[in-house]
Amino acid sequence: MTSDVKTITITGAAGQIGYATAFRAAAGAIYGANTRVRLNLLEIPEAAQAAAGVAMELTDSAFPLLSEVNTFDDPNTAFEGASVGLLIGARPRTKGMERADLLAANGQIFGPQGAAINDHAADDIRVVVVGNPANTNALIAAKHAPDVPAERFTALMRLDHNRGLGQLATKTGSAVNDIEKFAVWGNHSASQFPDLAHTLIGGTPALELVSEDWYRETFIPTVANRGAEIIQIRGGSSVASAASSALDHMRDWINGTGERWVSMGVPSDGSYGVPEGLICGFPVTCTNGEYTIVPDLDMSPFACDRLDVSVNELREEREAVRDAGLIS
Ligand SMILES: NC(=O)C1=CN([C@@H]2O[C@H](COP(=O)(O)OP(=O)(O)OC[C@H]3O[C@@H](n4cnc5c(N)ncnc54)[C@H](O)[C@@H]3O)[C@@H](O)[C@H]2O)C=CC1
Ligand SMILES: O=C([O-])CC(=O)C(=O)O
Repeated sequence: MTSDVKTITITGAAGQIGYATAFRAAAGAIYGANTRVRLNLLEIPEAAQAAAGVAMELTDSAFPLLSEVNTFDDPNTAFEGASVGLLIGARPRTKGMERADLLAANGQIFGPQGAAINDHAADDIRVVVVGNPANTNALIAAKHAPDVPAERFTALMRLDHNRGLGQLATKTGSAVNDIEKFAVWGNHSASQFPDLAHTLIGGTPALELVSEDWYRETFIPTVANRGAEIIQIRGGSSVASAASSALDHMRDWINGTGERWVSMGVPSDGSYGVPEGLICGFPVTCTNGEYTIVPDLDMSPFACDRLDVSVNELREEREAVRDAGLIS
């Protein structure tokens, strides 16, 4: 057991994904079995009482690794000393709301949270944004944290990645662990590009095991629209799978992936022609607490076209939040 206690701040902690995330984070899903954690739960004042109830349940679970749990309705205190920020709380889209309205409403949340992270978080802060539109919310938060390296702000693409693994394993009758080099590029939206061009299953190229037609006409739209499909079938948006993926994202970033690829929404360094700074899904590997975009992949004209569509959407989102004065 290390003597260090790591602080994990969860926003929207009384919401559905926050609730599902908190208990696994308390059980060691991010740092592992040798690190004690402090959970800081941030909610809006209207949900403060519900957050207090979540904190009571966490205490009642007697997690050996949980050193303390605190609730807050002010981001400045919630992010004090935080090494991990799970930014889940967001304004959901309501009837009649345009995408631009959603971006503007969420800018009011992620700007102040970015500023609070800038002023109060620990030097090793790492942030994953789950609240939608996740990529652009992460960009807004990063822009309000000029003293934190921009690469510490990331967006959740791991749910899309895990959805792709699940579909491919089911289709080919293989184990998820036998699948390597799968990636989801672009935005966490229906424009995303789940890419099988480099994927191996038990060492065999995936595209020798499934048809090009299934890949293009079934796999890509199924993965890209899975969120909407879950809403339709389950009667509510993905919760436990989103929580599980957010924890996967942070665990792998901190503890490393070896040679295994995972998908993360990270600020582009210009790789693959994605404009610098846009927070875009890429295949990455993680070592020593840092991720690296997988370099030098061959991109077919089909892959370039798919990536362009999603990157253009990210660009438009960035313009929309610029026009709304949320970033400069
Ligand atoms: N990136 C991804 O893969 C996925 C993202 N999502 C997104 O995750 C977000 C959360 O989803 P759910 O937990 O199901 O929603 P929810 O509505 O159950 O919970 C959201 C919680 O956030 C809180 N909240 C709102 N503003 C806040 C603020 N400024 N500070 C702290 N807390 C705040 C609300 O009070 C609420 O308790 C949504 O934006 C959803 O669209 C959902 C699934 C997958
Ligand atoms: O689509 C939604 O509203 C929730 C989401 O991001 C997902 O499930 O991928």
